[in-house]
Amino acid sequence: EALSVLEGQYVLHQTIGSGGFAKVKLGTHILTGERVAIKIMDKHQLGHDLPRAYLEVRALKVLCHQHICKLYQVIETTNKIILILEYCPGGELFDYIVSKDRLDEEEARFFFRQIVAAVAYIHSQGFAHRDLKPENMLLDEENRVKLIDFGLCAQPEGGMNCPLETCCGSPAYAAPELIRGSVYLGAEADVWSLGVLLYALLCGFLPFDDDHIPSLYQKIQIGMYEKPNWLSPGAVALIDSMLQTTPIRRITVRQLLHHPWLRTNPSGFLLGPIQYESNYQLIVLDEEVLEEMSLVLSMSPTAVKEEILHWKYDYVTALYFMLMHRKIHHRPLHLRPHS
Ligand SMILES: COc1cccc(Nc2ncc(-c3ccc(C(=O)NCC(=O)Nc4ccccc4)cc3)c(OCC3CCNCC3)n2)c1
Repeated sequence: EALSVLEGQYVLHQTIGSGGFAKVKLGTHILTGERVAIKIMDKHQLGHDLPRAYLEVRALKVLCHQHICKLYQVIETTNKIILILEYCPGGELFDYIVSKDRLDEEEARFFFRQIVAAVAYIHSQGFAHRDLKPENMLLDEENRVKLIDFGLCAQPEGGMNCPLETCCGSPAYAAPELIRGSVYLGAEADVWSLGVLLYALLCGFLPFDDDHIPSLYQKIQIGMYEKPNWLSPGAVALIDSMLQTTPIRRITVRQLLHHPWLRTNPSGFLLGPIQYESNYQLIVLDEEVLEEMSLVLSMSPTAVKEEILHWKYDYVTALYFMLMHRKIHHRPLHLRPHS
């Protein structure tokens, strides 16, 4: 019956991703015509990992940020958990880097500032990401970064002694302490992954790489990596401060917000520190969107406002966020059949 609820509100198109326990399909929201990503998880396949899926939904409801892929709606039935998520037409940052071989410092800084803002926000909400890599960074229609946590493998079922490559794709972004399986702080491990990511943006290849996993682990523990001559001294200093094998010597995300390399603009001026607060307004609702919704739902604006503020992540929440998304991207709101 999940699909029937789905079919009433969304049209399902091709699969755009599948990993572990989830399959992601491209979808269209019938009422607005907006594109969405529909993540379908099978409860039986999840098995004892089912609680992790509920944790992810709880996390996503809290994580409302301009650089995190937005959750619009949750549809749960006996066998399925279905997430209706923001669709990013630009695809993966990974493919963007590959298409350009490597990015110059200005473009790398443009993306990296957004990624640091998203990670600082996630940490400020009490979460750690644990799987930061370019495959989990998508681009919207204005080439802005949207962070996702696609793998559902933040805490693989076997704790950390499950070999990473079986559940987490490539461990190339994993911190030494995480690989060692010793107790680690998610925030510190995220900073290491950000260092690997910045290196990949600026170089087009990984700092630690080896087809033989144990050799890769060895290289990560040692923490030595090539510094190509095109890297500026500022970039090398920043990467060095993130790729410290001893977690306590590693730069923190809060220090990253003020780092000089991240605040330099092309003409050498100092940019402001990175703003990581969310732009989302969940208390004061957008009047224009409310107006549109009261017409479409044929409810009074007050009744619509009441309904929205319960944030039930049902079709009302979805409609509000999708009309907001339309407004942010300067597309007309009107849903009414052209009068
Ligand atoms: C145009 O060509 C293309 C080509 C490729 C993609 C697109 N677009 C496109 N838009 C949206 C998605 C998507 C969004 C969210 C989630 C998700 O799982 N959220 C949950 C989530 O983010 N939790 C969370 C976040 C932060 C902290 C804690 C928890 C899953 C998928 C997508 O997926 C496709 C996959 C394919 C494999 N690599 C990863 C993306 N693809 C477009």
